[in-house]
Amino acid sequence: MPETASLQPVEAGLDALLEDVPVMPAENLPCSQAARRVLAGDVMARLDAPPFDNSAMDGYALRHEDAGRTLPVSQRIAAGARVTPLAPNSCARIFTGGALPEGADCVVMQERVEITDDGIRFPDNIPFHDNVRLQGSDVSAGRPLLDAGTRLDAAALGHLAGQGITEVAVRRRPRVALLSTGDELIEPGQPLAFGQIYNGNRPMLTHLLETFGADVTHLATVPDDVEGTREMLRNAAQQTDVVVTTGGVSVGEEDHVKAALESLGRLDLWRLALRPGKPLALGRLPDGHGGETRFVGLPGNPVSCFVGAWLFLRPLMGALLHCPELAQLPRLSAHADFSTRTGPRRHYMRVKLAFTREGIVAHAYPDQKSGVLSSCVGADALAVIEPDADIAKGDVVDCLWLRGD
Ligand SMILES: Nc1nc2c(c(=O)[nH]1)N[C@H]1C(S)=C(S)[C@@H](COP(=O)(O)OP(=O)(O)OC[C@H]3O[C@@H](n4cnc5c(N)ncnc54)[C@H](O)[C@@H]3O)O[C@H]1N2
Ligand code: MOO
Repeated sequence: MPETASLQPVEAGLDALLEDVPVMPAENLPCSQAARRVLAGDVMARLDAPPFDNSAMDGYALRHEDAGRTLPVSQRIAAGARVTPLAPNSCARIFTGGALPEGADCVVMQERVEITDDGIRFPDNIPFHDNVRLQGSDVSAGRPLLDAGTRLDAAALGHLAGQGITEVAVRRRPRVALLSTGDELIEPGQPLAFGQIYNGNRPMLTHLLETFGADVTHLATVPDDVEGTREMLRNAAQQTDVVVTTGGVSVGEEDHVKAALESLGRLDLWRLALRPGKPLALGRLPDGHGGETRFVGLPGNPVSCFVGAWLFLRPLMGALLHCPELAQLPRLSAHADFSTRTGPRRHYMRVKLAFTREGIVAHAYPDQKSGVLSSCVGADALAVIEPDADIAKGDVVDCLWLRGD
């Protein structure tokens, strides 16, 4: 059988993985703990923002018809101060954020006036509402403030606080088990014997999963035998929403993950037309309560794990959290600073991007093999090179942006 026979397209893998994914239940959280969490429902504005007409500048409030006149100052309005209606034929000293007094309709910044013995001399032609921030011009009470599915970034948290909101309903973070396979693995901190390697995939994937919104609750190293692997998969699937394994999905006698998955649950797809990550396995495990836990078996090579996480774990978290921003990686076009030929698999090359006057240039790390993690360090994007393509330097390539978080 040719090496590439029965390789499935990446899209088929994603379809199988995301089919009927349940959405996480909602939980209420104080806003102070809700950074990066995904809103479970729309949030409506309770207040107008700004809540009252106020000044955008330090200066003087007046009626715009009084442009060109010299007026006495009848009151002083600092931010937070009470105000009285503006007396006729006068102006008010006002500071940024101060409430516009009734009767005034514009503000002139202090640099544009002249202070004379008779009062403040104003320039000619002051536009109506000049330097006034009108009530409700940012947000109107009763209108949508933030949509369900929004990931709470800094501005969204500021928007909530601006409304006096202290608690929000967000999606519970999916619980993920991250199981490493491989008798050669040991944890950093232990002495390294010949033939052993440190488990680098665990912290890398833990960080990526947390960035994608997951709660990595189970970490374990699985023994290289079918029975031990079965036991660990069974237990993990009963306590989490997603089980991720690394290694053990290729064709060697020591690769037990697929067999264990098939005997416990269901293998949806195995062997994809992608490089790196060909032996990636997708499936489902019984959750012990009549439902299913999603299973993603990443190949052990570190770059296959890195790329597999961006291509499969991130959209999976997007579906579980019902978050469009997570579900799809942003795409951009760049000029390749490299040449390459692909075979029957789509190649996801790790690139650094340079934003130049002439456009975006993708620089590829010279060694793109799946064991070379240096190719991922500092990568801004994955350049997507279709199968059987011949890319010359300068050609435009499609890239998936990895820096959105
Ligand atoms: N005869 C064939 N051999 C292989 C094929 C094939 O088609 N025919 N596919 C190759 C491809 S492509 C990949 S990718 C790898 C994937 O193999 P496994 O998923 O079974 O992974 P392992 O063999 O367990 O490990 C591969 C590699 O990665 C290292 N590794 C594993 N876990 C970690 C970890 N947590 N941290 C750091 N490094 C890790 C492991 O030591 C191996 O060097 O199979 C090819 N073989
Ligand atoms: O498909 Mo593998 O990740 O190239 O070594």
